[in-house]
This record gives sequence, C-alpha cells and structure tokens, in this order.
Amino acid sequence: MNTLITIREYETAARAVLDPVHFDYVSGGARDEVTLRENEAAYARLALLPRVLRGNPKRTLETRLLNSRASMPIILSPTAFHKLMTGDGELATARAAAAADTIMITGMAATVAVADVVAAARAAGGGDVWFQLYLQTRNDITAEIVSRATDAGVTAVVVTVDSPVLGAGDRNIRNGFTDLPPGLACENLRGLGGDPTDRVRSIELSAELSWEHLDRLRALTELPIVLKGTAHPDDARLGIEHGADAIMVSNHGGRQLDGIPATVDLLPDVVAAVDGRVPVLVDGGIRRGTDVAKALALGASAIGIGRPIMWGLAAAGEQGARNVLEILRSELDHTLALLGVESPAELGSDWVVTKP
Ligand SMILES: Cc1cc2nc3c(=O)[nH]c(=O)nc-3n(C[C@H](O)[C@H](O)[C@H](O)COP(=O)(O)O)c2cc1C
Ligand SMILES: CC(C)CC(=O)C(=O)O
Repeated sequence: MNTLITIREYETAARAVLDPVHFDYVSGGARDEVTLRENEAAYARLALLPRVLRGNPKRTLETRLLNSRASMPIILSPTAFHKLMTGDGELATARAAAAADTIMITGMAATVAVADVVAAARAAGGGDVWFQLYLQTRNDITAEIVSRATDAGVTAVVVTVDSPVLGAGDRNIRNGFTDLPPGLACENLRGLGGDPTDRVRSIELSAELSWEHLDRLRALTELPIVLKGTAHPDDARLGIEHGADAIMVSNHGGRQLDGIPATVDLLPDVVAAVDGRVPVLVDGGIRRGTDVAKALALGASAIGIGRPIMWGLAAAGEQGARNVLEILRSELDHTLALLGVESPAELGSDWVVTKP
C-alpha cells in the first residue's frame, strides 16, 4: 500500500475495503455533520505565514507531554473498536504507534484489553500508552477500570467529558448499526458485568456526571489526567481547578454535539484561559502536516488523529497505520522547513493568518 501518499487516499482505500456500515460508523459524524465538515474546513480558512533566510538546517519534532515523550507532536486519539478495521485490532495500532515512537491513547471501548495493548507497544520497542476513560457513575467500577489500566502500565488517563449521552449518527441509525458483531467486545469491561450472563459490562454514558466525579478520579489515581472534550474556556479553567494536568480541546470528531465550532477555532480562547498552566492538546479534522503546524502555532502542545489511523488500519493493517503516521510526520517536517523554523516550539500565533 505504499502507493498511498495522502491521508485522503487512505480514506478512499478504507471505503473500498470496509463493510459500508463500518465505514459509515468510522467516517460519519452527528446529525447533519456540520461540525464534522467544519473541523476540516476551519483549517482551510487559516493560512500560514512563513519566514525566510533563517539559517535553520536541522529540525526536531521531539515532544514532551506530561510524563511521556514522543518523537513528534502527533499522537493517536482514542477510537473504539479497532477490530472492526483489522483482525489484530488495537494490537496492530499499538505496534504502529510504537514504530512511530509516539503515544497511543487506547480507548475504554477497545476490542483488545489495555494490558495487551501496552504489552504489544512494549514488545514493539516503546511508545507510551495512555488510557481513555468514560467516568462511570459507580466509583467502584471506575476504580477497577483505572486500576487495570494502571497495572498495565499506562502513563496517563484521558477522561472524555463530551458524552453525557451518545451522539446521534444518522448514518448509524439508518444502517441499524447498534452492536458489535459476535466475537467482538469491549475487553476492558470484561468481568465487570455482575450478572454472569453479561460478563462484559456495557459502557455507561451518563448525564448525571459532575465535577465531583472528576474529583473522585483525582483522589484515586496519581497518573496525570487529561480532560478531553472541553470546548468552553471556563470548562478548561474548571478542569484545572479540579486537578486536570492537561486539556484536550475536542468535539469528538463532530460525533457528539453537531453545531459545536471547529476545534481549531475553539483552541485560541482555551489556550488563553489555560494561560500556560498545563499543556493544551487538540484533535479533529487534522489531515495534513500543514493542519498540524496551524494547531501548534495556535498554542497546542500536540495534536491527536482519530479517523486517519482507522482508515490506515482498514486499508493495510499495522502497516497502513504506520504509513499514516509517517505521512503526517514527513508533511509536518517539510512544513516546518518551509516556515523557516527548527522546532514546533518556535511557532506562535503570528505564523497563522485568517483568510478574508
Ligand atoms: C470511530 C471513532 C470512535 C471513537 N471513539 C472514541 C472513544 O471511544 N472515546 C473517545 O474519547 N473518543 C472517541 N472518538 C473521538 C476521537 O478520540 C477524536 O476526538 C476524533 O476522532 C478526532 O477527530 P478526527 O477523527 O477528525 O481526527 C472516536 C472517533 C471515531 C472516529
Ligand atoms: C461511545 C463509544 C463506545 C464510541 C465513541 O465514542 C464513538 O463512536 O464516537
């Protein structure tokens, strides 16, 4: 699959091989998909302003985030159900992330248990794994899930807070996609079902959750906590007050509230509110190295990609996910060269202009 040279081509390749129901699940968004389209369109509305003759022959993309390091500021956002894309599921993803020497955020809704994901990343030579959590209303269940992730060796917990209820994907409703096919399950919830006939517990999304639940999580783990899915600057501030060690600006790839702004448009106000106290990450709609550079210039310490990895996995398994990461790495490096900088840290808001 080395003939594929852009993320867009991976999307096309994924469409060609996947069951259309699963392609729609991955690629679709909520309702009219306004936010899904906006996430990408907003990057196109921003332009980059290069500087010239700066004598920067060497570049580095090396990034430090919380207690982790990555070879580049491009990490893997958490996405559910990788076994729908490729037989090895999250094991393939973990190997690809390790090969790229970057951070994989494995999901609570993974089809491979977190311990096996971390083991696969380690066996492939490294790459930190973070664990994405949906807070459960029952603290003992949250505690058990976090304890499994901690024992597995993850180095941060990413708490997704944009999902008091499940987003409404019209494509999924039309396709009748409600359940995983037989044989696949959310392995991180195995054995938590209580009822012996339902050994894999269902993921509970709840509108009952409040900042108190985050306080309880803060009390039960020493791992850094990343708050994922904040849009309002005041929620970023509140998150830090309640113990978050990083903020991830995300609209869940346009899969939750349709009509919420593009994440890159939300980013500057959140960065201002956070005021350097903790790192800010962003995901949604990033398909090119130039998009990565724009997000970094607007204050992100790193960016996450969701669908591109899924498309890579669908098109060519582990190798496809690796290629996706290498395409973005090489595009970002090339963009930095054209901008006249030697590292992401040099970028600031004066490198970006909004087109009229
Ligand atoms: C198929 C799919 C499944 C996802 N599952 C989760 C999940 O389980 N937990 C979560 O926090 N975010 C989930 N997300 C959202 C991603 O973490 C991320 O915010 C989003 O995909 C970024 O946008 P992008 O796909 O345009 O890169 C999912 C996204 C996709 C496309
Ligand atoms: C609720 C999860 C199981 C999946 C998810 O977050 C998504 O598909 O966007």
